[in-house]
Amino acid sequence: MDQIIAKAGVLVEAIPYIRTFYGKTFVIKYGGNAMINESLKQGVMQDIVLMKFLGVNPVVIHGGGPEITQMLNRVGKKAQFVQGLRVTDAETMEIVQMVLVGKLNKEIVAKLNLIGGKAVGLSGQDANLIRAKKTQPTMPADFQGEIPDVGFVGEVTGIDTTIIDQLIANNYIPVISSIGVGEDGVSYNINADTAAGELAAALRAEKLIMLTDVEGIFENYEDKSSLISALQVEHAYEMINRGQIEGGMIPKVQACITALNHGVNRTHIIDGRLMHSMLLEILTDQGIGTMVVQ
Ligand SMILES: Nc1ncnc2c1ncn2[C@@H]1O[C@H](COP(=O)(O)OP(=O)(O)O)[C@@H](O)[C@H]1O
Ligand SMILES: CC(=O)N[C@@H](CCC(=O)OP(=O)(O)O)C(=O)O
Repeated sequence: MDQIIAKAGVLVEAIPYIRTFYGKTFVIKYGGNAMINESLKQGVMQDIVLMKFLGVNPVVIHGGGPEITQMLNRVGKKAQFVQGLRVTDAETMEIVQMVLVGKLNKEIVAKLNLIGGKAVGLSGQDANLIRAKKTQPTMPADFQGEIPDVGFVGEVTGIDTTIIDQLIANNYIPVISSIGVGEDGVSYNINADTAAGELAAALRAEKLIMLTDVEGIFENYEDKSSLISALQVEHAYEMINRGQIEGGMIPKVQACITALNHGVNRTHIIDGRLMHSMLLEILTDQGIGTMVVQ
């Protein structure tokens, strides 16, 4: 009996959160390293659909870096990165589209729909949702020589939220691949964290949630007791400059900063390997992972 009452207690604890978030938009970045197994994927999908049924408007933007690399290996191409950006020649761009738009986007949409969501898959090209131009990697201050050409890698120049607004208004869950379209109609490969930050900013979302493969941001990555629960933007910059935040975590933190600068209320980096981490973050008093704050 006590156990059943405890279950009801969990629901009651959620009331103030549901009331606060009702009708608000959450941008959820679902990354390749958090897509590690079927039961976890299923957990993430359940969280998203439950959120929708509770009145939140989830907008999903996904990556899939590890799957792109696997597919490149299968066709005998070696993945190459410069400052975290995948060097993307024309053939790689085709594979990026095949994996992100053709495979992963459809998989996520199918899983959401199977459990009762009304998900619609889009790439940044659809309805000119994500406009982009060719970008260059940002090299370290002490770098000398010519900046390497990373090919069809794009930076976001604008986001047209019309299609997303319409889908939300009609109760759909938009699921977006991080591909952008240039003025010339050319497709660009955009880092999914960067695209998520820009999307949350353009939608003036209530929250940006980045699911990843660590508990959050550690003050010292080697010391697993040094998890930071609230990270100030200023301290985040210091940590990046000192090399305490590095690699794939840099674009995540930058995405949070972009979102915060454009009025997004809360940005979170949480562990996608933890079952129902999103629900724990949103609907309980505990809060998990790292919240990046102004
Ligand atoms: N200070 C830090 N705290 C936590 N993770 C960090 C930190 N600095 C770098 N990282 C790295 O960032 C990684 C997450 O980025 P990434 O692998 O690109 O994730 P995803 O595929 O989910 O987008 C972590 O696995 C970790 O290796
Ligand atoms: C330019 C660039 O690097 N694009 C990324 C896009 C996918 C991505 O960001 O996936 P994750 O979120 O799983 O890392 C790539 O090609 O891997």
